[in-house]
Amino acid sequence: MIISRLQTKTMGALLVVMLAMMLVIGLSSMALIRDFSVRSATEHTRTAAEMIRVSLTEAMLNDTIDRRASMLRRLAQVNSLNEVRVIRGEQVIAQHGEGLPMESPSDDIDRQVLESGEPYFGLIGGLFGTEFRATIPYIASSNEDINCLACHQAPEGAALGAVTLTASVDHMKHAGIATALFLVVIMGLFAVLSMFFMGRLLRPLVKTTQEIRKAASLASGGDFSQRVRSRSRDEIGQIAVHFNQMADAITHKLTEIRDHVAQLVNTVPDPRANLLEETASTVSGLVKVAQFKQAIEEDQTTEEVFFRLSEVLRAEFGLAHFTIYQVDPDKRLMETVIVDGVLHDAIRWCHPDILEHCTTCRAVRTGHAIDGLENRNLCRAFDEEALADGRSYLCLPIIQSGGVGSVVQLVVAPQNIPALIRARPLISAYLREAAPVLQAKGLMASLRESSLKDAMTGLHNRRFLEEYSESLVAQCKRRQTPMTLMMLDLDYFKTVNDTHGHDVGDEILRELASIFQAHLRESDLVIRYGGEEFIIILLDTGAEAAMAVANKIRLAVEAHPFKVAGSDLHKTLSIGLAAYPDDAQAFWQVLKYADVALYAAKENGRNQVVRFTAEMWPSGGEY
Ligand SMILES: Nc1nc2c(ncn2[C@@H]2O[C@H](COP(=O)(O)OP(=O)(O)OP(=O)(O)O)[C@@H](O)[C@H]2O)c(=O)[nH]1
Repeated sequence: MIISRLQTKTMGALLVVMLAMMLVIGLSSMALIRDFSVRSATEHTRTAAEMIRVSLTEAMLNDTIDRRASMLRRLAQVNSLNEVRVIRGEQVIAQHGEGLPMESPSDDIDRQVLESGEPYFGLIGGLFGTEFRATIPYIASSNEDINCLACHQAPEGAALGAVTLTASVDHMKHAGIATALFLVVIMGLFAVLSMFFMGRLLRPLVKTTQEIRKAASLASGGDFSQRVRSRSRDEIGQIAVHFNQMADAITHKLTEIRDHVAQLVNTVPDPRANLLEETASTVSGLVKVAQFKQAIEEDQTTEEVFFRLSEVLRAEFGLAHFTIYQVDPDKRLMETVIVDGVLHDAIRWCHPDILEHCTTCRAVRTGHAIDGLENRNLCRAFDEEALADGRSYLCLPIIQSGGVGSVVQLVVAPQNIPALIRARPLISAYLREAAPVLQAKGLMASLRESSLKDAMTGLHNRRFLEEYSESLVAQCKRRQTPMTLMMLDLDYFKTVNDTHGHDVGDEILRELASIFQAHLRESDLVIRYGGEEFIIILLDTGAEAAMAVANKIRLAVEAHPFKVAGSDLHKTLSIGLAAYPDDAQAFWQVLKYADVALYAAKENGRNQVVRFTAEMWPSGGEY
């Protein structure tokens, strides 16, 4: 945790500083006291050494030198010394002999002092010793109150002897340790107090930062509900206030955005949901819907739009089972456009009856979404086996021109129901965008179809021929198949109009169109070329086979009783026939030749089929 680290670091640093101070103060106070002890002991032993010298000199003068041992003991007691030992120098030994056993140098320090004439002061046992030793030489001098050289046979400045004194510095040491401990304890108390106050000072910073950290962490996940308590009026309190203001502003704006985008997909936002994630996912969904709309607007046919929609259902929503139906409300029919992602597949999830009677489909009949996710038995047309497998359905109608133009049926297994419920608003948004585009494309298609159709007979018209003639030839070339063109014209049709009126004539033309279609294949094209003149194009058919078809049509017309004013009217038909590529390579030339053949049929007495021959067309003639 970052914050507790900050706290630990600060308090730790303070503790280290305090401990260092305690150590420095403790050690330096001990060193000072030790130094003071040594100085004090030095002075003390110097004084004692001087007193001993004076006492020894007096004893020598008073001739009581023999009692020097007891005198030295008393002096030691008076001066609180542990040991007093006087040692003789070489000159004194040479003059007065070795003296007492204790008066010989006992260690190197004694000898060194006698030799150098320099005093020695030091603690016995090194730095932590509790005894102080001083070995001070007695130097022969004639300049002092008492002239040493008067009695001693020694040169000026020679070390006559030395005195070794040891004094206890234990009490000083204890005093030093006690002082150091006292200072350390005081410092310790100071450290505790400092840390206590530092902790109190840090607490608002730590608490505020902890709360900001928690709020920021929640906010990064989209939860902006956390606020920070303002504990003081200083900068830390201000940070809390500003943070809360920022969180308020973000929450307010995001809620506004979320509500707006929720309106766009017709949903009620869930106040418990993660604000940021919910908004971001809806916005990205809407962006995809907008891209989808742009794409389908540029698509050419309704089929392309449906296929794109199917891709969205599969890729965006992970749906594997669905059907897109197209409805023909005029004929009360509906057909499958896409089934489970496959174009023009057989009906799978509903009873086939709905195709013949579109109102059997509940979505078509009501124009409402049929929610089988909530109530699986809502629609009787849904496949019973699928129901038994636990599958559910959601059928969404697409409203075009005020009616149901298409239906999108989504089929899911029980475990996928919650995901579909969540995805439903966005799927509906896709369908809402698709609806006007489908409507426009459908309208365009029907407009285009009607512009290529003859309104009276429902056959293709001359414009259709003009548009598709080139592609028909290209198709034959590609497949290397022939194509035969027939030109058909009723014989003496004028008399029908003249005798029975134009309406009767129209009716006869309509019936004629039906006779043609009844005797032709789906792939054959019937065109009302103008007036009572028709063209039939037989694809992949040569002239010979076409002659048979033409005669069949001619005989059918001849045999057909047209009902006119309660009685039967019989009419005949003349047909001219020319073939591609045998007669000509260009479509319009073949057509012209068929027209020439028709003329020949009329000339030859009508009610016959005439195949074009080269003789009918003078060489070099224009078509
Ligand atoms: N009722 C009706 N008559 C039409 C239509 N289009 C053309 N006609 C008539 O069809 C007749 C064609 O007559 P003609 O071309 O002179 O020849 P015909 O009487 O059919 O005689 P032949 O073709 O020589 O056998 C004309 O009277 C046109 O008015 C139409 O849409 N409806």
